[in-house]
Amino acid sequence: MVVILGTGGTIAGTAADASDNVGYQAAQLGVAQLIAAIPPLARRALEAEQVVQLDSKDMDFATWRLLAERVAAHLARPEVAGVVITHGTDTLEETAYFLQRVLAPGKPVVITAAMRPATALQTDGPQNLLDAVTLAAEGRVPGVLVMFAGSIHSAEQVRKVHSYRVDAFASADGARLGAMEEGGVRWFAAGPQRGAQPVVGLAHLPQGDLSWPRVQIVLNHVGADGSVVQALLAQGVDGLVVAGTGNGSLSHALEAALREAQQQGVRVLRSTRCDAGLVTASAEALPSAGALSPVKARIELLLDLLSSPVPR
Ligand SMILES: NC(=O)CC[C@H](N)C(=O)O
Repeated sequence: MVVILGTGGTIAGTAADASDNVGYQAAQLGVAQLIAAIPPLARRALEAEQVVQLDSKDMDFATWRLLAERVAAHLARPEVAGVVITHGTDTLEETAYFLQRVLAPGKPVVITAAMRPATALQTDGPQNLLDAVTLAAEGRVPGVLVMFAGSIHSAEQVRKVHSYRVDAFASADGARLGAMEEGGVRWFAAGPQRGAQPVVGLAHLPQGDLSWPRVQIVLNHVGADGSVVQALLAQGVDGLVVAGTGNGSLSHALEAALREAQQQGVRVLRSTRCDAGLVTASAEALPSAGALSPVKARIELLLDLLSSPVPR
């Protein structure tokens, strides 16, 4: 059996006019309504639960914790082959990476979404949801996977790469794990999922939004002078991810400000604003986030701070 957890997003969105692909309200239809609109799902063994109903731009820590708890509870049931989550596309890659690092699930947890509302002439949600259920039921590759527009991505590599196109997701460096073709899964590689053990167990996730570590992202760019870092230090911050240029390079002023933050006990991680590629680690430079995107490096830093907090 597959359990579908609804969280909202465009896949549950509706517009007044079928030709309107952008002027819609996200998170309007319940997960049971999404399932009812897909006739082939009537033949599948399914259970559905509405966890929240939101636009994923507003995803927050408390919802992440609740979602992780619901996923874990369903995965622990022997009759459940896998879990599907319907989500908004905007922060889908963050939720995917968070769940992978917190649960490191031994069964598939497949996240899917849509770029067009349920009312659109060419809505993509129903096919994506059907494919996600098929992938979760197959159960061959465990871990958090993203099923979108016929492609299967790992939580670690997936990124939203287009703001409008229906085929809006890609794996960094082009390495998608597989494809769904007419209900058949074709695996290209059983891609490595980061860590078989969760970095931080569910019980260690803070209850309220405010007790999570404060981790912010700053950017290197022409004229980056470090004033954003100074402002964050003045306000209070536990961790900083910098999205550097190229191979994680930083202007003199930004690097100096980040080293000052480090001196003050703020944990710093250096990623790249490039769409793909590794930040080379070196003894002299600030710590590298490897090939993680800035938003995923932020999750890594959040979880690192939860597992070994800096005294405030
Ligand atoms: N295509 C989408 O899902 C984006 C809609 C919305 N902003 C969300 O992320 O929930």
